[in-house]
Amino acid sequence: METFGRRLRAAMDTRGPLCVGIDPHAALLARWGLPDDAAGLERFSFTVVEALADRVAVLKPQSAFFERFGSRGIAILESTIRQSREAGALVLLDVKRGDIGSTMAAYASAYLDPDSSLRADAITVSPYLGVGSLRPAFDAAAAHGGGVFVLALTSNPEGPSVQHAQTAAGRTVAQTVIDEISQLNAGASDLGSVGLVVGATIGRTGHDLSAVNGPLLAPGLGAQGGDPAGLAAIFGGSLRNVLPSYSREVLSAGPDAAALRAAAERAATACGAVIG
Ligand SMILES: O=C(O)c1cc(=O)[nH]c(=O)n1[C@@H]1O[C@H](COP(=O)(O)O)[C@@H](O)[C@H]1O
Repeated sequence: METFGRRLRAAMDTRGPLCVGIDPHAALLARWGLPDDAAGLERFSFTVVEALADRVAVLKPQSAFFERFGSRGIAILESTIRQSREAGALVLLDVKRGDIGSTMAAYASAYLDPDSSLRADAITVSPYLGVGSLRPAFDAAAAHGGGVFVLALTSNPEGPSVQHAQTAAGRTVAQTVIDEISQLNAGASDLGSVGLVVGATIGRTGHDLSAVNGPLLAPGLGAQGGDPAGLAAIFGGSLRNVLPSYSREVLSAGPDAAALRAAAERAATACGAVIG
């Protein structure tokens, strides 16, 4: 079975390294002339999938915007994931889960088990209960060719108060997460299947990403003020493993499919100039 890391590398090589988030904000539904209900959510999500799933490497539905509409929203999330994968995009489901190991196993089964209706290619997780508590997700990912992206240095301004704090060992919390994930990916050929989330807004922080050997999701571009020109300072020699991620910046070009594609193309070109 092909690992997620290898599938992602192949997708980034053939389609270019770009992730587009599917974040159906109420404000975007209004901007697209859609009602703020399940029908609007469905139209929005399917339009994005139809416009982009056959060309971008990764689509990243943000679960919160689907959960907002209860069971109907979850059913639309299931179809969004399925249609995206059928059209050839890898799906990174942004759910930011993290719990004690026994509960984490249930989350892992919900999102990474091939028999689950919510099965995605990869999920986002939070290491706040300790990286070790995420083990069931790493194991499920390995068993099913899936991936896991662990929050390390997030794009929001509140992140550094926790992530830059020093541990008793004299490293920052974020560096501890980075180092533990690096160990998990050690020996993986080309790209490991456990990624990190490192915001495109954080600037130069002095964290060492050189040993990660896994994908580096960079959200925060566009709407949050992150600029592709800033990626080199953040990622240094690891730029080849960076997956830049845009949501509102691209989505606000809709609902016209050609306009969505053009916005994604502009984002890819701007990032490509830095990532190469
Ligand atoms: O895991 C994420 O994707 C994520 C991590 C992070 O540090 N910052 C961040 O903004 N995100 C997500 O990325 C998306 C950013 O959306 P835009 O700001 O509209 O591009 C949202 O769905 C966030 O939840």
